[in-house]
Amino acid sequence: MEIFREFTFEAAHRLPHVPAGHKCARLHGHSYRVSVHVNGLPDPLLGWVMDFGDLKKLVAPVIERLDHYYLNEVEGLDNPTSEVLARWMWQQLSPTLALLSAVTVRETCTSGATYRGETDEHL
Ligand SMILES: Nc1nc2c(c(=O)[nH]1)N=C([C@H](O)[C@H](O)COP(=O)(O)OP(=O)(O)OP(=O)(O)O)CN2
Ligand SMILES: [Zn+2]
Repeated sequence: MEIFREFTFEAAHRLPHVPAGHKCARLHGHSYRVSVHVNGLPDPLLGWVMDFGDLKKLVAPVIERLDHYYLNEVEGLDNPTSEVLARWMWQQLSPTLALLSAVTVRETCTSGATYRGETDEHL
């Protein structure tokens, strides 16, 4: 069964490789929403895959590295698209979260990216 927990952070960014005149080349900000998904078997006694509280404890320090920062200045985020951010979050979390199954990053109410640990991407 897959469970998830949602997190939010505010941050500024710009996209350095978009074509000249693209609006995202300009410095701007988003209220980001992140969903962290964990897949596993529910414990038969506790009835849960893992405690949401424990999930929060693992993810919160990573969110703190992004909240109210200029993302382009964070190591590994010089081109902070949703895709790059979702993969970066996965890389930060997977060493301590063995059951991690997906990370979704939403920049706006309508746009975002989901990373599931694929190895064939070129970011
Ligand atoms: N595949 C991606 N496309 C875009 C990304 C991205 O990370 N991955 N990022 C951006 C910009 O960050 C932009 O701020 C967000 O774009 P958009 O969804 O177009 O946001 P708007 O709120 O401006 O959308 P409207 O509905 O057109 O107002 C761009 N593309
Ligand atoms: Zn943006």
